[in-house]
This record gives sequence, structure tokens and C-alpha cells, in this order.
Amino acid sequence: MSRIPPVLRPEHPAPRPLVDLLATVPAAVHGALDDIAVTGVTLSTADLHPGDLFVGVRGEHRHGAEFAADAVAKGAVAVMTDAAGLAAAQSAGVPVLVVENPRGVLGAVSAWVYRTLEERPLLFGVTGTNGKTSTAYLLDQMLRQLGMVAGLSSTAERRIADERVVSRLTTPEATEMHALLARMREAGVQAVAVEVSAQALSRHRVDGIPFDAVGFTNLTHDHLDDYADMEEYYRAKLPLFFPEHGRRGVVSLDSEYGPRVMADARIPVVSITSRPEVEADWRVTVTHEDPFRTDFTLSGPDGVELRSSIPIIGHHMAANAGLAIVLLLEAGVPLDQVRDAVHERPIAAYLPGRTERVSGDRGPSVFVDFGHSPDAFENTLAAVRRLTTGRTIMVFGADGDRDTTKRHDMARVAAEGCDILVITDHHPRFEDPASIRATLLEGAALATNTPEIHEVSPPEQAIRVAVNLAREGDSILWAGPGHQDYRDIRGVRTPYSARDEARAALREAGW
Ligand SMILES: CC(=O)N[C@H]1[C@@H](OP(=O)(O)OP(=O)(O)OC[C@H]2O[C@@H](n3ccc(=O)[nH]c3=O)[C@H](O)[C@@H]2O)O[C@H](CO)[C@@H](O)[C@@H]1O[C@H](C)C(=O)N[C@@H](C)C(=O)N[C@H](CCC(=O)O)C(=O)O
Ligand SMILES: Nc1ncnc2c1ncn2[C@@H]1O[C@H](COP(=O)(O)OP(=O)(O)OP(=O)(O)O)[C@@H](O)[C@H]1O
Repeated sequence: MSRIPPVLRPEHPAPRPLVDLLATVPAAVHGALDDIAVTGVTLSTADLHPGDLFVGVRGEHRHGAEFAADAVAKGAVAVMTDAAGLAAAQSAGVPVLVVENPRGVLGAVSAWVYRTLEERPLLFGVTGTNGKTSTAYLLDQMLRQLGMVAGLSSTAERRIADERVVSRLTTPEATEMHALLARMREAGVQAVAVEVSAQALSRHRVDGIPFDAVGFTNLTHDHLDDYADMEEYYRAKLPLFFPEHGRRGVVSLDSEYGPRVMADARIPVVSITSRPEVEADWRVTVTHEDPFRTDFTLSGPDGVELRSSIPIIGHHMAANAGLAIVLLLEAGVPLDQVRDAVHERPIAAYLPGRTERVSGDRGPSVFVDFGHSPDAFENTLAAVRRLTTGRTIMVFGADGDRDTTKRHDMARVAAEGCDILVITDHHPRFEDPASIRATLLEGAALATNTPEIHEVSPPEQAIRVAVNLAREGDSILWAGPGHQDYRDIRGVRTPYSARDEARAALREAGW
């Protein structure tokens, strides 16, 4: 069963004469552009609307121009491609615009098609290995508490005011990103929080989007299937802090890459930390934590002090909330307004599948989380342990066909942070799940301690094993699936909800 979420577009796009695009994006034109007007732009035939400009880019597997005839059959009025795609594009029978690097101009083309820059909301961008989704959701909620009509683009959802759609990529392609902003404009959205992945920066997906404030959460081991090493991964993230993407930046010093971003940024930046031993412009201090909420103080320059609360566990989540508040200030939202919205007032965000508590009043606490990196495990396990009087039980499996080099560390960190470890399957994709589990068991054996370890293949069984082992006062952290509503098994997205499975397991155990 295919569960590919839709691409959001403006409902009333105004046609633009294609010839006018040439003033913004010079191109060699093959064919006559007279009378050709475009209402949309896409690089995928799966998302083609009549009236679109189809952009044929070279992909990892195919050249998009190979699909030009298909695009025209679906209503594309012109094709843009590179020299390598020209012949295939020309055979489709519509005018062809040739540019050197179609992906490189996609942001400019999309901004032109959808007039994104003519009337734009306040724009926030958040990057980092962990915490992008959480920070974007916290920002979205703060914008709402400020009385603004808010928009959100995250791994979990795209939100346009109160309309919600499940996301496919963390950061959509530039064509989709600009279409989303145009749809938000139609809905009167005043401010948008956008999660920006490293892959998005590498692939020009946020080109043409001038963020008013950009935030950096942290950089730790992940995505070394996409990037050769941590240095390359860092270099992919950094350009968000260049003038072509952001106006002002807020940089967390909680990971070792924070000071580097401060030094290498080419826009004005301020720093923030939640670590007592680190000096920064802004500081987050946790003042109270329980299984339902974390209270914190944000203190900054000129004696500014805000006290607020989030309905999520973890010092790292308070750090994200602090980052979100400083982003608002750096974007120019007046301090008085921010104070009214969050000071002595909870930030009432619901973060789907981010250490989300799915248990009731009795029995063990069960949290379902989206963490899939050693650093995420370390932070979420620390948060769970601090709030657990009994034993901490960790359930997780690793992604198939994704960065294999982090598996040992994930399992080692998991083992070191828990009393009972249940190693299970996640999205095997095209890998053998048994071999992924074997690697995780090797990693767990590298830990400095020796928790009780269980290997249980199907995750729905693994959570039941964990719940049956648990007693009152214990906590279970199920990391990996988070908000997701499917498992990817050999390329097929099978419907699946970890949160529902966990609730069912608790019911069956009588909790
Ligand atoms: C590895 C990667 O980035 N792949 C992206 C890429 O696919 P590709 O290069 O394999 O495309 P291809 O199959 O060679 O096809 C070439 C072109 O022909 C087009 N085509 C192809 C077939 C067809 O029938 N019709 C058609 O138009 C394709 O849309 C594409 O533009 O171009 C596609 C369309 O633009 C993207 O959807 C796809 O992202 C895939 C889904 C992906 O998973 N990307 C990952 C790496 C990603 O971006 N992840 C980050 C995660 C961040 C995080 O975890 O923090 C993200 O931001 O989501
Ligand atoms: N500031 C932080 N530092 C470390 N871990 C964090 C931080 N914020 C969130 N996490 C943990 O990282 C995991 C992913 O959180 P979140 O989805 O917010 O990050 P993300 O950057 O959006 O990740 P992804 O790109 O995979 O969607 C969760 O386990 C979460 O608890």
C-alpha cells in the first residue's frame, strides 16, 4: 500500500508569462515562448499539474528530462533542463529552456512562479542533527500564543494555520517549498517555522527563501551515508548562516560544533547554551522537571529573564524552547510581546512522537520517541532516567539502508543508559533485519555496563516483552518510530503506529 503524502500547492495560482522568467533566470530558449503562461513548477511527473513548467534534473538514478514526454502528456507547458537533457526534452514537443544547473536555479524559478518574495511572512529556519522538529513545533506554538496565524514545515507535518498534512521529506524540494509558502499566503499565514535538513541545503531546497532568523541546535553523528565525514556534514549545514539564506542567527553551544558555527557564520549571530560550564549570550536553566513538564528560565543580555514551561521531558527540550524564544527576538518580535506570550505561561505545544508519553496514570511510564542517533539516545535516556524511580527499559531498532556507522554507538549508548535493553526491528528497508540486530548486539556488548538484553524481531512483540517486564515505577523508552504511521519493509510502507502498539500493549497487560 502506498502512503506517499501529497504535495501542497496554492489553490489559485496566477499565471505568469514564461518569457518574463528570463529576466530572473537567463536560459537558452529552444522553441517559441509567446503565449506560454505557467501556473506551477515541478521536478516530478508524479506531482505534475496542467500549466506547470517541468524541470528535468539529473537524479541519482535517472535524468528527469527522460520523463519530459510524460510531463507534457500530463499538461506541462514547457520544460527546463540542462544540456544533457535537451534532446530528450525537445522530443516532448514543447519549448525547452536550457540552463547549466537546473537544480541550482530551482529556488529562483519557484520563487518567481509563485511570487514568494513579493509578500512574505516572517520566516524562521532551524537546522542541526537533533531538535529541528521539536524547535520548529515549539516556535509554531509560540507564534500562535503571540496571536499570529502560523505555518510549519517539519519532518512530521506541514501545517497551514489549522490545516495539517503528513510530510514526506523533512524539507521539501524548492518547488514544493515555494508552493507551500504560496498556499500559506492564501491562508493569511503571518509567520512560518521551517525545519532545514543538511540534505536540503546540499540540494538547494531552501534557495530563494530569505529566513529572518535561523537557528542551530547541534551537530553530532548522523547521515554519514549522505556525507563522507563529519566535516562534510558540517559544511553542508553551515550555509544556512550565510546571507543568501538567513538574516540573523541563534547558535546553541551545547554541541562541540556550536562555537565553529559562531566563528564561520557570515551573518550576525548570538549564542545560547543549557550547559552550566559554557559561556553564552543566552542561558537556559531547568528549574523543575516531572514526567509531564519541564520548567525553565531563559536569561540573557541586559538582565532579561523569562520563565516558562514545556509539556515535554528533557533538558534538551528546554534548550530547544530557549532557542525558539531567542529566534523570535532576533527576528524582531518585540520583547514585550514575547514576554506576554511565554513568560509565566506554558508553551502548550504538542510534539507528536518526541518523547511522547503514551501511558496512563497507573503502571510504567511509556515514551515513544523519534530518536535515531547516539546523541538523541543519550539525551532522551538521561531525561527518562532522571524521572524514573524504578528501572529504565529501552526498546529500539536501527534504520535499514541508512548510515550504518552509527549503529554500534547507538546500541552502546542505549545499553549504558538503561537497565533492560530490547533490541528489535525498525524500518529494515532492503536490509536483512537479523543482520541489523546482530550489529546492534555487537554494539551493546561494547558498553561499560551489562544490562539485561533481549532480542525480539517484530517491534509489536518487542514492546509487549518490554511492558511485561515492567513494573510500577519503571519507564520504557521506545526510540525510533516516533510519529510515523508506517514501517518501510522492502520498499513497501506498511501502516503501523508505535504509539497505538504501545497503548495496546499496556491495555493487554492490564495497566
Ligand atoms: C537521495 C535523494 O535525495 N533523492 C531525491 C532525488 O531522487 P533521485 O535523485 O533518486 O531521483 P531519480 O529517481 O534519479 O529521478 C530523477 C528525477 O526524475 C524525476 N522523475 C523520476 C521518475 C518519474 O517517473 N518521473 C520523474 O519526474 C524525479 O522526480 C527526479 O527529479 O530527487 C527526488 C525528487 O526530487 C527526491 O524526492 C529524492 O529524495 C529522497 C526521497 C530522499 O529520501 N532524500 C533524503 C536523502 C533526504 O533528503 N532526507 C532528508 C532527511 C533529513 C533528516 O533525516 O534530518 C530530508 O530533508 O528529508
Ligand atoms: N537539542 C537536542 N539535543 C539532543 N537531542 C535532541 C534535541 N532535541 C531533540 N532531541 C532528540 O532527538 C530526537 C529527534 O528529535 P527531533 O525530531 O526534534 O529532531 P530532528 O532534528 O527534527 O530529527 P530528524 O531530522 O531526524 O527529524 C528525539 O529523540 C529528541 O528527543
